[in-house]
Amino acid sequence: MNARKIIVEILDNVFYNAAYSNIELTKRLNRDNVNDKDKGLITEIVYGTVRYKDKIDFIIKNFIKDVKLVEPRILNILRATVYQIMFLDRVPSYAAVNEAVQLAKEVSFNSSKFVNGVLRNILRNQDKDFYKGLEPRKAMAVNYSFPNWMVDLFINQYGMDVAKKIMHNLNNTPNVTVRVNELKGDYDEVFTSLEENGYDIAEGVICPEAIQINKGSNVENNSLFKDGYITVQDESAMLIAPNMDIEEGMKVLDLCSAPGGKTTHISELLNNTGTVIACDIYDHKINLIKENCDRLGITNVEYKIQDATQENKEFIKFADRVLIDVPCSGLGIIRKKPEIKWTKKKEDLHSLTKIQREIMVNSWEYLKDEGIMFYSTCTLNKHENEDNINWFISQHKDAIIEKMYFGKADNIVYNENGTVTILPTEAMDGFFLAKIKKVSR
Ligand SMILES: C[S@@+](CC[C@H](N)C(=O)[O-])C[C@H]1O[C@@H](n2cnc3c(N)ncnc32)[C@H](O)[C@@H]1O
Repeated sequence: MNARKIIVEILDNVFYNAAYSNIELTKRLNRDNVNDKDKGLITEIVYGTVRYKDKIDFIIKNFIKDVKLVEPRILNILRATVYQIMFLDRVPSYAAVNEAVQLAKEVSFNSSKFVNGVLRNILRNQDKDFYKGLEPRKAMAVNYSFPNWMVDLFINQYGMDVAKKIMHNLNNTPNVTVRVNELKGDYDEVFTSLEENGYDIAEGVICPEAIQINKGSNVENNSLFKDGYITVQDESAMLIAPNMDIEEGMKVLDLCSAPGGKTTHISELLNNTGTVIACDIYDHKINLIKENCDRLGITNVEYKIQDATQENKEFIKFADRVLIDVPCSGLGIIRKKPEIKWTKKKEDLHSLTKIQREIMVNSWEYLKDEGIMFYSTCTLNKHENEDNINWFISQHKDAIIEKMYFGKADNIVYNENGTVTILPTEAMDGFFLAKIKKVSR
């Protein structure tokens, strides 16, 4: 199928049917038998268009009386083409416009005339200053293409300079990083095998088990992945398991486990000893954890469908370690899931904080004395991070925050209360980590 048609169909699903761009891309690129060159182009245009939707719409609005009256499919044809005109050097603008007009013809002849008119007008005015006269925060929101409330949140919580850096880096194209499974292979051997398989790779920036894939085909189709030598995981997420002070034979509870990235890392560090109970609220997601464990040769995991906000009496004082990688607003992983910009609403934040606190309170009961609860999120919203931990510590006299140290790096923030925030970079997602020890008082 024509690459531009696939792009527009994916955008229709992401913008109008609440689909996730990464899942939709994987589904379509595998189903439609797309060649490697087109795979790259489709991925770039889909992510770019989702990432810059508001900026693109702002430009389009200069040339159309009322965007709301434009047929949804036609609007996405325009968005994907404006992305190519404004952001992509590798596609000649006239070729992108011609493709758009052909696609619009499938909707109607009038639509194709409309698309042709609008796009040629945009081409003639490419160098216009579209943001002239805009109030500075609004200009920033349009320019970085973030909703106003997220811009305000970043500025209020981090200050102007860091907020700009955060938004800039969240607009980066994400890299792929893999974690070597030491149960099956040695780091150097896996590194060499990936190179022999034609991948352009480098060592991770911070984690010793990480390998960055700079260039190469989808690593999940490679036998090293299929045979369980590697797991795709961001380096920020790789920091968690090694900092839980895991010792062989321990009992570990992972209360928000799916798809199992951190569960499997914990099992690898346990060397398949002890027990990890991997819980998640969704039945279908438990299967994802199982698939990953089977692929990686992990044998010490038990699975449980469970809502972590509800207390489970069976678990009281059961665990040496509890991991709560709680559901969160996901503002740190916008590089990988750009639609979060448009789907997440400010109103969602309050209810998330409530759920996170309920999960913390329950998991504390499941911990043995001297045990460690590890709290993590992939968001940068301080209410879900530092504020939650401060609240928890104020309520629990037997809880102390243990400091962590990952070396000195511009994007690693050691917070005053002992927690750590990882700011997003070209190589890492935004993340938050807190290590809390249960002491007898
Ligand atoms: C951030 S993801 C976890 C990622 C996982 N730890 C990993 O490393 O692959 C959060 C998970 O929490 C699950 N979840 C959401 N609400 C939950 C609840 N009330 N109880 C248990 N799990 C929940 C979601 O289904 C999701 O899989």
